[in-house]
Amino acid sequence: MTDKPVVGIPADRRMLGVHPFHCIGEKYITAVVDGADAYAILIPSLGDRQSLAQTLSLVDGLLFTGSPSMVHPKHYQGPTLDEDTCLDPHRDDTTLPLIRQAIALGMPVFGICRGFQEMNVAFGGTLLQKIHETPGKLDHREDKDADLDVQYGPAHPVSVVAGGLIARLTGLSEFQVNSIHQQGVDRLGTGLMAEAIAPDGLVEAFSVADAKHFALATQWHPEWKHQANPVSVKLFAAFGEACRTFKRERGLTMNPE
Ligand SMILES: N[C@@H](CCC(=O)NCCCC(=O)O)C(=O)O
Repeated sequence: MTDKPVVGIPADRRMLGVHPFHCIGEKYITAVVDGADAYAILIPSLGDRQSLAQTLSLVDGLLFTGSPSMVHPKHYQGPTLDEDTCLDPHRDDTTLPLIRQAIALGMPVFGICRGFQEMNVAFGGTLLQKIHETPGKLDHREDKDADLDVQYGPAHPVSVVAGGLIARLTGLSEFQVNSIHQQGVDRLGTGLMAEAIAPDGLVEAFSVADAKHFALATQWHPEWKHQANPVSVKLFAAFGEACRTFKRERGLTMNPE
């Protein structure tokens, strides 16, 4: 199929040596191409220097990736982070308005890890900044010295919320997920519905309750070796199908027969 839906992936802005680059992890790109059967394009994180409306006119869906950077606490009235915290204000200034505008358009959206966190903030939610220092919570960070297959391997179960999108797509009530994050949902944003919960009560996935099409975010990483994980296969397939539907519906609206 040459006329695949186009999925935009906003980039991280990172310094490589003395120069700033806009970059995306390859595993997200291949999950869009192979898992969603879509055409992936990078969206530079230039904030309002490029029209977000024009950006949205170029894509049929959006994927918000993980990143070592944290959402700036000013966006959720959170406490100041440690001085050495990795931030990416350029990404924040691009993704937060993009999320809101995309959902308002009915565009399919899939958020992963940092993307999950920025979707929560975009809808007025707040974040726990150091889950591992929060009483009653597990340590959700990865062992950075372990092999990647261990870091992105099963870390804890999640309980699936009955009647939600993940329950409908998978037919499961519980499954194992990986865990590579220090921050997480404190208060869920307005209009967001919990989809999966960790043993310590942390929200690990949510959907946008009144979204016209697929609008899901997971704290875990379904893109990791997605074709070997039955849950990931279903999530990316559903995302891709929603992008195809959105593309078709938008085409009909713009070119009524
Ligand atoms: N920085 C946030 C989000 C963590 C996250 O996205 N981790 C994945 C980074 C690498 C990858 O893309 O797989 C936090 O620490 O909570």
